[in-house]
Amino acid sequence: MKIAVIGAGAMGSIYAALLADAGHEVWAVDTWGAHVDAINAKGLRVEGASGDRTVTSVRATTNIADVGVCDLCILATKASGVGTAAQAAAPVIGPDAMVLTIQNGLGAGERIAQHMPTDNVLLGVADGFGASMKSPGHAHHNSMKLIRIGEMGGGVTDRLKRVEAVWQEAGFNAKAFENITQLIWEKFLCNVTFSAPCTTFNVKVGELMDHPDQWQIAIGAMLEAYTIAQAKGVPLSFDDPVAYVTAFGAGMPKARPSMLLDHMAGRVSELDAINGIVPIMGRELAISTPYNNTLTAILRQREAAFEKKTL
Ligand SMILES: NC(=O)C1=CN([C@@H]2O[C@H](COP(=O)(O)OP(=O)(O)OC[C@H]3O[C@@H](n4cnc5c(N)ncnc54)[C@H](OP(=O)(O)O)[C@@H]3O)[C@@H](O)[C@H]2O)C=CC1
Ligand SMILES: CC(C)(CO)C(=O)C(=O)O
Repeated sequence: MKIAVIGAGAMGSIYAALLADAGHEVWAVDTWGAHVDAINAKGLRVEGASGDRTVTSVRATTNIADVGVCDLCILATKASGVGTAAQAAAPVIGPDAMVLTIQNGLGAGERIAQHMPTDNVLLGVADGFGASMKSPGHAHHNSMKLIRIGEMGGGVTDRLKRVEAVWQEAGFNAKAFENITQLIWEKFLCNVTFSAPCTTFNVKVGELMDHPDQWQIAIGAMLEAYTIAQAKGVPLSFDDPVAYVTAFGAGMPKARPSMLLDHMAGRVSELDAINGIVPIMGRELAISTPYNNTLTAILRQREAAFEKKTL
């Protein structure tokens, strides 16, 4: 299969290396020139839970026009980059090609829909990777729990099973699900609980949970999102959302959410797709969201300062 990974950062590099190692023709497309040059010069090194491999068969480019038509196009940018990536990807998406987009937060499918038809789009959720870039051409990941994928419109189709098999054969614990929207929302509730609260207070997941005032704010933010999920009729696999996010957080006490890592590095985060989207949905449904309004306002102000520094 010919595969393009658009956004070959921390997660995209893992996808590209393992899929290429399984024998697929893989192109890594990224805006980071030094990373692309390093992959082409020395191969793509991925180290951590999947072992330590340097894959020399991945071809990398900053110019998507180099790639040609593909069978599978994986969008692995941050949430804010998905629309631009989908727009750029149009020339590589063959007539029977599938597009798989894997981001945290809500709205990836809608962002893609602004640029192309979505009848061949699959949505994914990545859980438990703890991935980061060590240097150009070199990614690391602490774990490798699960990749969940599903049709945007729901249902288990033959093409979804084919894509699931491609990931499984490459060594991922990948699973196709009938209702990916439910899983995206379940991960979203965890992200709302930990992302902005840990970033605001500059604490790890376990530290947030151990601090009664901070944890009460995190739970307050999550319950606003949960109320919205109920109003929208999103099915969830649990009745007790507090127990659900508590069990999730208890499994990763030492983790720093990627939003906090972005802020530590002076980078704009995925705030708009996580805590920042809660007030927007709340306004549409007349549900008040004071916790997320406050957390989002604080972090937006910090991000405006990062943006000024890079101008
Ligand atoms: N890291 C992790 O452990 C996990 C991440 N996720 C989710 O996966 C997604 C990706 O995260 P992650 O890999 O960490 O992010 P990274 O920032 O490491 O990687 C994204 C890459 O995409 C590049 N990019 C942005 N726009 C384009 C474009 N139009 N064309 C080509 N390349 C582009 C970025 O370049 P530049 O920096 O120049 O913009 C960057 O190199 C996020 O939604 C994240 O929340 C989910 C689970 C775990
Ligand atoms: C740890 C968690 C759940 C926090 O939102 C995460 O997925 C992230 O790092 O963004």
